[in-house]
Amino acid sequence: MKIGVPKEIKKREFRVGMTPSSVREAVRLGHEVVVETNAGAGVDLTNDDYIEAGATIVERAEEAFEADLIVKVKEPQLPECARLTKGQTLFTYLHLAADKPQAEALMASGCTAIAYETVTGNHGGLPLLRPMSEVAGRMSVQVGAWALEASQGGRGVLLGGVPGVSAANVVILGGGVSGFNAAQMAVGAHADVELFDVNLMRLEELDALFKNQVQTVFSNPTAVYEAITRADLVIGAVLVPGGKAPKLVTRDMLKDMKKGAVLVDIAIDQGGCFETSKPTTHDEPIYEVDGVVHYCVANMPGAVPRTSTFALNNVTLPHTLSIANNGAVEAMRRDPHLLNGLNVMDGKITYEAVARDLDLEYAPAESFL
Ligand SMILES: NC(=O)C1=CN([C@@H]2O[C@H](COP(=O)(O)OP(=O)(O)OC[C@H]3O[C@@H](n4cnc5c(N)ncnc54)[C@H](O)[C@@H]3O)[C@@H](O)[C@H]2O)C=CC1
Ligand SMILES: CC(=O)C(=O)O
Ligand SMILES: [Mg+2]
Repeated sequence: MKIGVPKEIKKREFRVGMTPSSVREAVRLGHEVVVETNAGAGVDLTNDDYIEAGATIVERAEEAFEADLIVKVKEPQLPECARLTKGQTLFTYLHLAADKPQAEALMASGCTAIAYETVTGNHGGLPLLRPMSEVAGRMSVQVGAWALEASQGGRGVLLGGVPGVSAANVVILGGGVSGFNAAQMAVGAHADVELFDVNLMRLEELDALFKNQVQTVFSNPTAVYEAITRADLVIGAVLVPGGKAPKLVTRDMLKDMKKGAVLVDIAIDQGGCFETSKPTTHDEPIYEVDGVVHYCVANMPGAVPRTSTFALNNVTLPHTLSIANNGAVEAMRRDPHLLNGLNVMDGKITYEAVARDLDLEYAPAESFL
């Protein structure tokens, strides 16, 4: 099969869909890989590295998009969607529930689109989302600390305080992968940390892991309201797989928060869990509403692209190879976890939560096998 690896075009996105070692594996199995020139330049992977691994370098994105299987990182931007056609498979993050224009463009293309973020795993969870949630969770505390600086419009508090002055209060909404990683970093910074979830079993695990370093709290609207009014930094890390994020903090609540408090909305790629969130970029990551600083970058791991590219390839490569070896339909027939990644096929939305949240017709993924 011919595999195409375009250069990412989203603002300040330096990750690349396949590393040279991933390319080498695909070539060893008899596949042809075309890589757009300088696709890996942002992570110091040169054209020569790819050529040495067996890839062909192409000058234009269109040529990488002519392949049978396109392997990317970020959701396709509209000009990229326009390049896709029936018979092609796209394997990347999609986050469709928050992006109707993209969903409609992928439907119109006729392509088969498999979303990293809904592929499941033998041990539960979302293994192709996991490494990027680890990165974003860890980053959320460092960007939150930066946004709390007075020069960014923040409250001017240091996460850990100093002897004689209290630490900052950090509230983390969602105790899954990103929330857990955020809590690890916040505890490491000596902040005062509260971690919310609606899954009691998960709260029990977190309580056992963190012991008295973190307060675990069952998430309900009253508890969340009370917590955010005390908080210096609130990190939104909730997820309903495939679906739109629930809005846990309304605009009305902001007036009761501390002036200069910071909201970091990791869940922005699924629409965000704060009513006042809107996607931002690494160029202009923050804005203020009612005295509260918002950080809503939808591709946080793009800021640490080397860590992120390698972490992502570790988990995507087995599926990339299975699709290349078997064709997308047979690969999904063999692996129900990969089938769970199918979001669009033959012009239909095949993931129920996406169809529901975008009010589009739903056709079960199984019906395409
Ligand atoms: N902005 C960015 O660059 C990135 C964003 N993400 C996004 O971060 C979000 C979280 O991802 P993960 O941590 O991997 O998800 P996860 O599934 O591991 O954890 C989500 C947690 O939220 C909890 N939850 C659901 N509803 C809740 C509610 N109402 N109150 C409190 N907790 C609730 C769930 O029980 C679960 O424990 C996703 O939207 C993901 O796409 C991930 C990586 C990068
Ligand atoms: C998960 C995601 O959206 C990202 O890594 O950019
Ligand atoms: Mg406390």
